[in-house]
Amino acid sequence: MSHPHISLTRFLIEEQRAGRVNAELRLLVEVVARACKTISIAVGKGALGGVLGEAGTGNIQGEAQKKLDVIANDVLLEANAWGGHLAGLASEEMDHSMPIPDVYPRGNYLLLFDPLDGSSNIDVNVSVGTIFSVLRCPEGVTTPADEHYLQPGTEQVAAGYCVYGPQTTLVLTVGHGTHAFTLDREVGSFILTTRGMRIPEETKEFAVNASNQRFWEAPMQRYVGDLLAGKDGPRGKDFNMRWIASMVADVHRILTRGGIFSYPLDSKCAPKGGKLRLMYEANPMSLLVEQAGGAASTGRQRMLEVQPNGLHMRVPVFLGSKAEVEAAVSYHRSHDAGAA
Ligand SMILES: O=P(O)(O)OC[C@H]1O[C@](O)(COP(=O)(O)O)[C@@H](O)[C@@H]1O
Ligand SMILES: [Mg+2]
Ligand SMILES: [Mg+2]
Repeated sequence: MSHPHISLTRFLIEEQRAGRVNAELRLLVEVVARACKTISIAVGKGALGGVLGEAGTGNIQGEAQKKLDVIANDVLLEANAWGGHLAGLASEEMDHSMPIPDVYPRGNYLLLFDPLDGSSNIDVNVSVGTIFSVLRCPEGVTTPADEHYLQPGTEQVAAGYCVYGPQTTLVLTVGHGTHAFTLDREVGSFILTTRGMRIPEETKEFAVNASNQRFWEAPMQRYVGDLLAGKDGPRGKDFNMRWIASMVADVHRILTRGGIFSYPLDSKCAPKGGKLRLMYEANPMSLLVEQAGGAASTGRQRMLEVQPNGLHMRVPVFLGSKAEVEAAVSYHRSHDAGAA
């Protein structure tokens, strides 16, 4: 094995010794990681475990829930309810946040999660994942409600995702870099495989659902038009495209080798403010990307400075290689300034 055997537990203890996390946050991250292991096993079973297909229920997003959306949500609820590190939690699959019942030991953190990201790929054996974000519970609040979660992404004390693909990989930040841990299925523990992921500033790879092109705003049309024009166009270089339609998998590729991921505003999702959700998709991914030297924006504002106005608020998303995100933003800025 090429990597020194640093388990997630040992890594977090070292972070605690260095004063970068406290014991409570360390144990919270461990609980979430353990839940991801359980979800990874369920995902891995697929049809054999009867976990594919529709659950027959819907969520506040107006989406039909998949069985694995519900299973993953239940695993995270169960694992975190009695963990003792939380004051409350919120999920893509639950209308409102849930304060930890006072029969359980309570903690000082708020956990938000997308229990199963990439739901449209579950039944076709393509990578899916879990995304999470951790905030502090405001001082003096013992029974947190939805409004206590409405903190900008800069307030996150930890963020991560776990991608369930050929490998199960947990990617984590506690505010000091972004690090990847691969699940050693024989041992059953996450092992540090990349310390300090870095996203190249420049890239030749973009990810967008191009089937939405006719619904995009003018600056987005021009931005992608110039990417597709390649080296003979204003960008002077050829670009390649990828779209897995699982945000976790697309972002993992970008954290690994660079690129830009975007889910822009389009006339279909504009009434909702966008497609992807700020609190448990865009914000955690943006913190991971920024901690790896990348950038994240709505196209018009740094993502982590967006003031949330609801638990399930949606936003346009541009994230990845710094220079490329800045390029995408500049198309929107010059358009808004009437210069283009
Ligand atoms: O179906 P589209 O338009 O390609 O959208 C794909 C996007 O939607 C998502 O699946 C939304 O997340 P959920 O699966 O958690 O609802 C993202 O993972 C992905 O980036
Ligand atoms: Mg999602
Ligand atoms: Mg989801």
